[in-house]
Amino acid sequence: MDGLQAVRYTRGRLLVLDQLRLPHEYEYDEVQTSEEAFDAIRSMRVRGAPAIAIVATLALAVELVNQDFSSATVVSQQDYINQKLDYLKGSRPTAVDLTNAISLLKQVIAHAGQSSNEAATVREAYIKAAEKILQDDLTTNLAIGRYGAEYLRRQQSPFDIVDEVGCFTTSSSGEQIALEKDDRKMSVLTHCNTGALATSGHGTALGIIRTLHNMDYLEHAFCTETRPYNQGSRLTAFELVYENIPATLITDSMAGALFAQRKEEKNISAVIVGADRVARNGDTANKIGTYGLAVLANYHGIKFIVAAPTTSIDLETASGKDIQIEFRARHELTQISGAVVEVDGMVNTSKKARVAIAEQKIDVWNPAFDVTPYRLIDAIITEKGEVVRSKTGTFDFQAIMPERWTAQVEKEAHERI
Ligand SMILES: CSC[C@@H](O)[C@@H](O)C(=O)COP(=O)(O)O
Repeated sequence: MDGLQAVRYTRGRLLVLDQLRLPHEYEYDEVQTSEEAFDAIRSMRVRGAPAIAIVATLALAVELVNQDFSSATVVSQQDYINQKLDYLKGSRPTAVDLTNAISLLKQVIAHAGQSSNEAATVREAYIKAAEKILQDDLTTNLAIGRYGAEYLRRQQSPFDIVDEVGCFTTSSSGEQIALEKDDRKMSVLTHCNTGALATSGHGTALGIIRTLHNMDYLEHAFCTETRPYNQGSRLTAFELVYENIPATLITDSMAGALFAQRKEEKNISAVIVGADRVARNGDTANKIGTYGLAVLANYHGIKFIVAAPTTSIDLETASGKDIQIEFRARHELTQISGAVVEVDGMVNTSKKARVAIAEQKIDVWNPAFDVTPYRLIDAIITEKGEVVRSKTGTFDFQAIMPERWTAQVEKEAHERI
């Protein structure tokens, strides 16, 4: 097996790792149509905001390569693509990466149709733009990893990380105080899965952890189990073990005790999570349990960091209260699936079962995501750098995404007329 990859793509062929079978089996399914991609996303065989966008948009690219569109006109080809994109958008509602990708792709094909009267030009423009989304995601993740690691390092020791000389700060009485350099390695906690399996590679929050490890700044990574779907224990634990990153799994309910009992000993410096949708003020929707971790981190004086590509930022949504949260099936809480482990620890994947772990008639409340208010977030790390809270207290994304910001302001001004 090469590096972990949620998708394997060559033009005309898309393979998607079935994440429901991890960590017991590592198998790819071929996805040939938009309908198959919709099903893979809805059933969570592929999940994670960037990976959802990548699979949905590339599946349509595969369809455009392999199906016969020889009689299509520019307009019928554009209609076909727009309808499929609208359909794919309904696969899962909370993550915004797919919505942002769809807006971009619709613009691309509209533009292609203006400059040519060949349907093939529209198809080619779509395919190239969808492939670029895949390529750009990896570059984005590597940048997030670097910015995040450097940000955390600066929080611990406010020196330029290559500066050996030291620096000073000014006390309230105007006195210059030498700051001590703190070279301790740091430990962090992460939630859900935001790694190579949720993206095109490297990952966002888990990408920062990977980069901290590669830079030799990481002492230890803690990952939560992430009930009810166990993306932490099934996927993040799998990635951490695969990468030989020193790591420990905890249940979600152990985070408070971990911070209270082991913060000093392990130098636990940050909770780092991903995002499904960041509203314009910085409120962040992410896997259920994120909000609780933010409250705990704030109580314990631990930095709370969101790692999010700009494709996860939704300028159209003013605050978290406007974010649609997905609710999922009751059996995700009341049953669990896995493989049988023999006494010697060998996993027998031929013996798989869904096991009831709760009274089957109990009422269930199962939101897949929660919203962390911006006040609890110290920094949002994007591929354009870190964003910290502005003087008004909210996050201001204008500097890192000026074009999208201006377009949104103009759109709102137009709507007011
Ligand atoms: C880089 S992935 C960011 C988020 O999508 C991730 O933290 C998350 O909440 C995933 O939820 P999931 O329900 O597994 O799709």
